[in-house]
Formats: sequence, structure tokens, C-alpha cells
Amino acid sequence: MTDHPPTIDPARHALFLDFDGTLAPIVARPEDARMPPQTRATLGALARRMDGAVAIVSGRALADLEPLLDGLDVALSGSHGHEIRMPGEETGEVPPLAEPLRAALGHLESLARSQNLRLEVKPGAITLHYRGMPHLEDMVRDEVRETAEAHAGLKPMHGNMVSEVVLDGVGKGAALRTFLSHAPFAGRRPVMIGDDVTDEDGFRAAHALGGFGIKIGVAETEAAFRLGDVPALADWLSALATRSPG
Ligand SMILES: O=P(O)(O)OC[C@H]1O[C@H](O[C@H]2O[C@H](CO)[C@@H](O)[C@H](O)[C@H]2O)[C@H](O)[C@@H](O)[C@@H]1O
Repeated sequence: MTDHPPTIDPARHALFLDFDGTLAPIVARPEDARMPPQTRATLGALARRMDGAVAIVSGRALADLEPLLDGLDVALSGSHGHEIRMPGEETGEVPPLAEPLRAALGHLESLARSQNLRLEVKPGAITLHYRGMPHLEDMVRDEVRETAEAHAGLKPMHGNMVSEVVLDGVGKGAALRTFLSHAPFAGRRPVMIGDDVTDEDGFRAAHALGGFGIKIGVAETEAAFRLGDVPALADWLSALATRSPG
């Protein structure tokens, strides 16, 4: 269940990578997260080698994620699968906040103000950050769960020092299924790589669709394979990009 991942075949697999805690180390402030330049170069090389079958599948809004990628042209999913951008596609306008989220916004804004929590509003989710204030975790999770229950079309999602209300039906698994129904992903075996609880849905989908998951870090997981940390993944990707064919 926790073995080092096998080598994958660039002609037959597709890569789906989470961003924070996977490609970029976790930092205190989301705007300070950076993917190392070498990883960005490796992903560019891999995308060419895999005929574009590489996607970053993030909980972040696309408008927030894209500037962190330094022009890397790969497929992207944002807001936990709510937003999708195929490789080479122009970035469209930021989608408006979906209706059920609009209804929940006021309450979450007041909560964030009163508890001094960072609030992140994305097209498909509203996120409360409590990094640096772990004693608030239970309260934040309860509030998010109750807010989701109070509004049809929303569900709670809890991640690494964050708790979010997200649109029902979204998730990284749904993002994988969407990508795999289009070229250049169709017909390939998905490999989902991530560090957080929110990536487990992607691991399950990858497994169900004939591929597998790779967990970054030591936490419990349904992924079949594991790598220790962000640098270990960078090394694994680099070996894949530079391996001679055949
Ligand atoms: O699915 P991901 O790409 O991993 O996005 C998950 C969340 O990432 C960001 O928050 C996380 O990373 C921050 C920077 O390292 C960290 O400060 C925070 O505690 C983490 O939860 C992002 O801000 C969220 O919107 C994403 O949902």
C-alpha cells in the first residue's frame, strides 16, 4: 500500500498533480507558495514527452494558480475541479461566484472577521484558513459543515489547515474524469499525485479508471504508492523526464 511508485510509460499514462504540498512546499501564506524553477522545467519537458497528458489539479482558483506557474502551458483544473482549462486554451474570464456559494458568503465573511481568519473566495468554493491557529480547527470545521448543510448544493471539505464549502458534485475525481474524456488524456492510465485529504477523491478515481495514486508524505491514504516529500516527487518526475525511451 505504501511502496515507492513504479516507473510510468510516457506514452500510456497521464499525470495529474496537485499543487500545494505536492509541487510547491507548504508555506504560511498562500500567496508566497512557489514551485521550484527546476520542477517547472521538468513539467514542461514531461508535458512535451507525454504529448500534453499532464494536468495540475488544484484546490486554488485558476486565477490564483496561473500566475504561480510562470507560463507553464499544461492542462489546469481549479477550485477542486469546478474550473477546467485544457492545454493551449486561453484563460477565459473569471467565472462568477456560483449561486449557493453567494448565499453562504455573508455568514463566512462575518466568521472570518470575528476570528481573524483568512477568507478565500473562489469560483467554486469559499475557504477559511486557520494555519497558525490550530485551536480553532474544531470550531471552523463545525461552522463550515453547518453552513454547507444550511444551503442546498454545497458540501464541506476539510484540508491542510483549511476548511471549505464547495459546490456539490465537484472534486478532483470529477476533474480526472473530465480530462480523461478528452484528447490528449483519453485512453491513458491516470496517475494522481497529491498530499492532502482533498486528493483522496482523485486517488480513488485514478484507481477506478485503471491507474493509481501517489501520496506525498506520511498521512493515511487510499493511494497505492507513496513518496516522502516535495523534493522526492521532484526527483521522481525529473527521472521520468530524462529517462531514455524504451
Ligand atoms: O489542491 P491544492 O493545489 O493543494 O490546493 C489546496 C489549497 O492550497 C492552498 O492552501 C494550502 O497551501 C497554502 C500555501 O502553502 C497554506 O498556507 C494553506 O494552509 C494550505 O491549506 C490554497 O490557499 C487553498 O485555496 C487550496 O484549497
